[in-house]
Amino acid sequence: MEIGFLGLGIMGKAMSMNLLKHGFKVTVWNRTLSKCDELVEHGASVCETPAQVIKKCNITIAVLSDPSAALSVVFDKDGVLEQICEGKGYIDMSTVDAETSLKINQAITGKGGRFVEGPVSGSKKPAEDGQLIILAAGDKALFEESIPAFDVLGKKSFYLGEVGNGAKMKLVVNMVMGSMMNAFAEGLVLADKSGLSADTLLDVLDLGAMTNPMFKGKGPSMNKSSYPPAFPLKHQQKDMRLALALGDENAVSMPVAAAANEAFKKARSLGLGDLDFSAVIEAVRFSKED
Ligand SMILES: NC(=O)C1=CN([C@@H]2O[C@H](COP(=O)(O)OP(=O)(O)OC[C@H]3O[C@@H](n4cnc5c(N)ncnc54)[C@H](OP(=O)(O)O)[C@@H]3O)[C@@H](O)[C@H]2O)C=CC1
Ligand SMILES: O=CCCC(=O)O
Repeated sequence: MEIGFLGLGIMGKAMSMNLLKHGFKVTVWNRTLSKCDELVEHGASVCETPAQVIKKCNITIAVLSDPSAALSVVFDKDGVLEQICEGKGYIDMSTVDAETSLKINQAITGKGGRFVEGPVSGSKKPAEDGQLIILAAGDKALFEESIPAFDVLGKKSFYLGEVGNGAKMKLVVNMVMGSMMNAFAEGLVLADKSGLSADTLLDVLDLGAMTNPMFKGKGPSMNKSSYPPAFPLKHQQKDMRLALALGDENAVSMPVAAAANEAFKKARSLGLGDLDFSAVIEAVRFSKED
């Protein structure tokens, strides 16, 4: 099976590498073309534009930073729309809002193509290990045809119905995650500032009802002020912003998420946007020292 792949950031690189390892033929494109080199060393082909990838492959996956990148790759010159046609499938696994997904769906299907949105839960390591959770919606036949690839990329693929539902589910999940990360960061700082061991707090949390892989995985490095980017903070803030907009549309009051969004914005203003989202703890430390 030949798969096109647009976007070789943290997630796209790991996901396309995984497809190659499992015997898929993969043709890649990335805005910064030099990032394709490592994939080419592992057997991928490369194209110079998204349109060329679409022309070559029947199914193309995109993993791009945000709504503006997702739209640009489809609608701009040399973009997806120039070559999409009857029978071709386009799967956007970026985290975007439902409105962006619906716009892309309309444009792709308007030219006879098929569209699935498939944002993923799980970060760099699950992407490397093929352990993502895929939140797909849209063209059911394309979803089913893509299952061999989804089975390599993820441990479970949900089919959620009409386009927009995948985007919404992903935003709800990341809204919960971003809020939890903030409560966790405040707890670690509070333990430390009040004379407790923040490492002992990790052990206590891990033995009780709040144990979870995120606290376990990120806590030790947060206590060492180390934030190698797995999930960049700027993307988590984008997801909080989009989730809050979804809350606005549905008149759902979300004061906890709104406060978490402010903390991520504060962290961005401190220049931490490219670090892992756990670096939000620095915004808590900063405010405690004000
Ligand atoms: N990292 C994670 O843990 C997870 C991330 N996600 C989501 O997946 C998506 C990708 O995340 P991640 O890989 O971490 O992000 P990165 O920032 O590592 O990569 C972003 C990718 O988008 C490309 N890009 C950005 N702007 C444009 C543009 N205007 N036109 C074309 N390409 C563009 C970048 O190209 P270039 O190299 O040229 O900059 C790069 O390939 C995001 O939507 C994120 O929210 C979802 C689950 C987990
Ligand atoms: O969107 C990013 C999600 C990161 C994760 O699920 O660990």
